[in-house]
Amino acid sequence: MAVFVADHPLIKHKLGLMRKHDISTKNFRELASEVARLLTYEATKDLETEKKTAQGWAGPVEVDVIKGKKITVVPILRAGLGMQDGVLDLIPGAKVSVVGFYRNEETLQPVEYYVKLAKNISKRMALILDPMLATGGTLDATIRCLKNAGCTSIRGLFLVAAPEGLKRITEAHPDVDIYVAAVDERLNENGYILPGLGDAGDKIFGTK
Ligand SMILES: O=P(O)(O)OC[C@H]1O[C@H](OP(=O)(O)OP(=O)(O)O)[C@H](O)[C@@H]1O
Ligand SMILES: O=c1cc[nH]c(=O)[nH]1
Ligand SMILES: [Mg+2]
Repeated sequence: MAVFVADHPLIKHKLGLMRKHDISTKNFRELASEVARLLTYEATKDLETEKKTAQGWAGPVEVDVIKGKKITVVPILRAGLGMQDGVLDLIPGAKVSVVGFYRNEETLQPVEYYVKLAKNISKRMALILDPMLATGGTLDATIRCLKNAGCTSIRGLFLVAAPEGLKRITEAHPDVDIYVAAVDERLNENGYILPGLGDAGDKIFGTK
């Protein structure tokens, strides 16, 4: 598994703004989408292209087109929806596969409540979206769900990850690539990332 930690100044700056304790729902939502857009740029850098001939204004012209697997974007409900618009800005034709998990607050185990995957998922590259990778339980369950459906090409985009969660996913799924804006220090006793962003779902949906 490759872990790509973004070092682009725009990503760092925007993530810094998201860490402020008094950020508004509007600003948090906008920044989540903007950082997701920038992470998408990084996560698609190695997509293969092939040459095709197009009819240009002055006659035939050779152009590059993306080759290979089509993409399905996989937002993990709820918080992953906050990244979806930014990703679809760059990949507007992607199908969306929605996966719903919430984390039991006491056991920290993921509880599945919704799955609706794109057709022919075995022929697609899956781009999982979730702002937070904490213990890794939710991501592990999502990856297993995609693999059970036949998906063989999986990448994940996250705003903040904890070292504990990254280690768990690296060991369990060496075939999955992770793109993250920042790797923070650790988890607290309630499984929240420090310094982190707090509860990303609540901040995106304004439920706190
Ligand atoms: O790595 P883990 O320890 O599994 O934790 C991460 C998960 O927790 C949060 O979701 P939450 O359960 O708060 O649901 P929400 O998106 O509905 O707020 C977050 O968005 C991840 O999905
Ligand atoms: O820090 C965390 C951990 C899990 N879920 C969140 O929203 N934030
Ligand atoms: Mg939440």
